[in-house]
Amino acid sequence: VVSNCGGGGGGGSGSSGRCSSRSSNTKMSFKSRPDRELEEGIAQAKAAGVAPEVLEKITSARDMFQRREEFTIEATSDPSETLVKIEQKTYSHDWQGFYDQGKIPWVYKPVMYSGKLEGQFLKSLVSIQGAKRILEVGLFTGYGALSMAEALPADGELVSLEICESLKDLAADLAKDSPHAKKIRVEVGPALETVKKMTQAGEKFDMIFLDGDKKDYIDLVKAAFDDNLLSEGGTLLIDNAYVIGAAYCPSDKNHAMAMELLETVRSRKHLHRVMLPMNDGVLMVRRMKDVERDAS
Ligand SMILES: C[S@@+](CC[C@H](N)C(=O)[O-])C[C@H]1O[C@@H](n2cnc3c(N)ncnc32)[C@H](O)[C@@H]1O
Repeated sequence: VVSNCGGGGGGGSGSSGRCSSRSSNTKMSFKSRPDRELEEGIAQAKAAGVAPEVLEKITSARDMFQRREEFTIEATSDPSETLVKIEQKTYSHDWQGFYDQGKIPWVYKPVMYSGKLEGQFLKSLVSIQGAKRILEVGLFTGYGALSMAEALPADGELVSLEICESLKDLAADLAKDSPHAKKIRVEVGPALETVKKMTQAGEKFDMIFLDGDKKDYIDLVKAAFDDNLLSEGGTLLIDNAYVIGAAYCPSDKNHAMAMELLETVRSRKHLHRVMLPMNDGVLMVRRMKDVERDAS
């Protein structure tokens, strides 16, 4: 059954106070499509004067969703001091000023950074993978890059591809107090062009994290698995695989794009995939032979 995926207005984050306690150290403004839909439903139910017990039930459901998210973040290991600083600066930075100076193509939003849950997930995965070389597409303020670099060995390297020169400088400044910052190298330019040069040069990465322009994703998946930019045994992570909810909302204008991305992976039968419902969806892809072993 296809649910109503319309709506989408902002919606406040207010709550009845029963089950809510925003920590200051969480990614605050990411609102999923179901969250926003529920907020709208509550507003409409109030306006329509529904029975108090009905309003109480749906408000309670909204609060539980919020509390579950907060609990998930609180239960996760705290990020390093430098990551906390990057998070704070990501929120306090004058993005409008950056845009006015022509340093970024539009007014970037702080919620573009990966945040505590995804950052610690990435860090943990780098350690499980035993990765030595990581490719990130999309640096922004460097939160994801430093999260991953913290789990790299001293001679490991994370290469981050970023189209805006100004962000290379900003991220370097924000990460400078961390001893792990030296493991991060930023390549400025359109990611597809840099990746083309990398595949031609036979470069390999143990982990690839796609978090840049969504339009590039299909070509980047092909580069990873058809051109073997991803090492044997490596892991590809695709952020925003829900494409802001479009993947599970068939009426969304970006639904076809989200499905085409999934199909690019799904049609390659030698690939194993797990869709993680974290933030805007993280699709984890590995070669089947690295996941499923022989029985004999
Ligand atoms: C969602 S943010 C990345 C967040 C970051 N990975 C993190 O974990 O905090 C996306 C970034 O991709 C960059 N970007 C957009 N298009 C790009 C392209 N074609 N090539 C390289 N970088 C690009 C943007 O400038 C932006 O900084």
